[in-house]
Amino acid sequence: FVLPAPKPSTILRSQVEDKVDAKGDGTMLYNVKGPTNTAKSDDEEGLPWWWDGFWALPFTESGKPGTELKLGDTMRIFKSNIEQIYGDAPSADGAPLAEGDISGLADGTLYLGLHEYARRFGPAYKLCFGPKSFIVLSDASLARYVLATNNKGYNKGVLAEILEDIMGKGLIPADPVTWTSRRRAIVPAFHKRWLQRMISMFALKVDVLNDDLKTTSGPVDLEERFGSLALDIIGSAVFNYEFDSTLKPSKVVQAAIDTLREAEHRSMTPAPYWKIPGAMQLVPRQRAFTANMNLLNDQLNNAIAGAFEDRVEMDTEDLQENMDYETMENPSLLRFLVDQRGEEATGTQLRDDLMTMLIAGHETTASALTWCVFELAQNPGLLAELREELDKVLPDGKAPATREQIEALQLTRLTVAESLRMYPQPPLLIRRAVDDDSLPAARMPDSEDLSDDLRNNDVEVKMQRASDVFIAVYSIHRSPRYWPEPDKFDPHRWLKPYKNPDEPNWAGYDPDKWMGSIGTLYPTETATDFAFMPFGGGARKCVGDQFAMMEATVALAGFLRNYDFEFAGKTDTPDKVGTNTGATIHTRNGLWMTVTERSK
Ligand code: HEM
Repeated sequence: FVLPAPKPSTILRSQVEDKVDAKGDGTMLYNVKGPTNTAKSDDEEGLPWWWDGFWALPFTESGKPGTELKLGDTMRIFKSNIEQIYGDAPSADGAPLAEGDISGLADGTLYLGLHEYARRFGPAYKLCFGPKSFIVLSDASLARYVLATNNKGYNKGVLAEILEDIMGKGLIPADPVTWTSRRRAIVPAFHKRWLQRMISMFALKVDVLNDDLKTTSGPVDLEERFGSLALDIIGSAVFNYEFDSTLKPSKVVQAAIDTLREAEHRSMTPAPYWKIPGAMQLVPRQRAFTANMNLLNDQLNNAIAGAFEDRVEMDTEDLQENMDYETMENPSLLRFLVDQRGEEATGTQLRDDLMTMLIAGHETTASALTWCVFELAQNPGLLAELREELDKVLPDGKAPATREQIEALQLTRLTVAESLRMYPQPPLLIRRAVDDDSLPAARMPDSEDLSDDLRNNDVEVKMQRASDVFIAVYSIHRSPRYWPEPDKFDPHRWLKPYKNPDEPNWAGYDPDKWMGSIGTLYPTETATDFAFMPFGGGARKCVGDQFAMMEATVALAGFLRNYDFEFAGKTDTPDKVGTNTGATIHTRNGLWMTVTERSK
């Protein structure tokens, strides 16, 4: 898949010095500053005769600032892209145009292609698929700006469109009004005493997996096993449902897994063909998707109806402080959301909330575990060090079951964090500008990979209304601008502060900003000034970050403490594992390993 090459005269808006009607016939010429200061370009040369007339038609008009986005806003972006690429006009957004092979789009490794582009086109560049474009940000200060500083200026864009059939008005795709009220209701449900009860549930489920592993012989696909564990845990936490997928296959489990796959398929499909009338009935995978959704919705609706029957309304603080979570039969998020006074969610809204959390909290954690084990199998020194920590904190060999134990397992937590740095889940975040916006200037690094006209020039992007944005988390997490030896799996990096004098816009990493602060189990996006943002940042930051860190720590500790493992079967060497993505980075061929009880 080859993108159109940018014309030699493609120029950045910041390079335009003035615009002159040199021939006196209305054709504007641009004088351009830059390394050679020679480029000149004719406006709209090469465009068809009807071009201007078409853009005078009312439906192509863009919306007024502050109003909702409309078709005309998207069309205006197409217009400026076409004029830039085929008409030699200066870039309306000022972002260098990326060009070249991006085969990763088709084979499921788009994030690797974007990483390569970041080396060649810098911290903010434009990726075009025909007239459709994405502004790709691979810079911590720009990520901070879009996610946190000006988070109101960006919505979930394409992602919301893709996910709305599955998650409805759940937190991830929700419109701003629904999001505000549901976020306010959901965040308190993840309180300290509930999380403590969840830790003991994690430990029980991890012990079930560990016991089952004892009885298996021959290579096991650990990615699949961690996926089952995470599904069992999230089902229990969200709506007190026992998927029991660690032990047996079932229709509901398969439906949950297939629904997740469909979400991934949709996020990787350039055109939403499922919206074409009849597609949901005619395309076999869409028919299967509807059947899966019906099955899952039945389970969720039954649980919701049951929770409403047993409803005991209470104030939020009462629910957080006076319930006996240790002995409660149903300590699920659903129970909390139904009982919470003042938050009158409908059954449909609750279904959307539960489905969103089921999907958001399943494969993300499973993938984090998979890549931990993948890296540790190649790093015996680090594994030995981890086991020293585990033997000290867990002398009886059981999975950790208290918050204190999790806190004491610092290297184990940092190993999970390092896995999320090298394999962020998801590897890119998606946004759309709701109005015109100017991004802060970002520094072009002094890199030999960049072309001469880009090197050492600041890039200033003028975001147009409706511009689609990728925040290339994978590229930022693996950038040598922020992390020494970025491709090395090294959890110890999180113990020392780091600052790069060549990066004045980046505050650096300060461990004191998270270590020892109450309730924080991992190096946060604020401690790293957005060079590491495993759970996003700003208003839309993950609500399940502490839950996920605890879950992954318990599972990793329980596994490493008890099992030896090595590459085997289909993936008997690390290079056969491969990577693939949808919503998360997963393996291409599974993570097949022989797993034996740990030699004492
Ligand atoms: C290792 C595991 C996890 C990772 C890496 C992860 C990562 C993320 C990221 C990066 C975002 C921000 C998305 C964006 O800005 O577009 C997010 C949002 C979210 N996550 Fe997680 N997540 C994990 C586990 C969980 C769990 C366990 C739950 C629920 C129990 C959960 C629920 C959510 C929800 C509801 C949102 C949307 C928040 C909002 O928009 O207000 N996540 N997650």
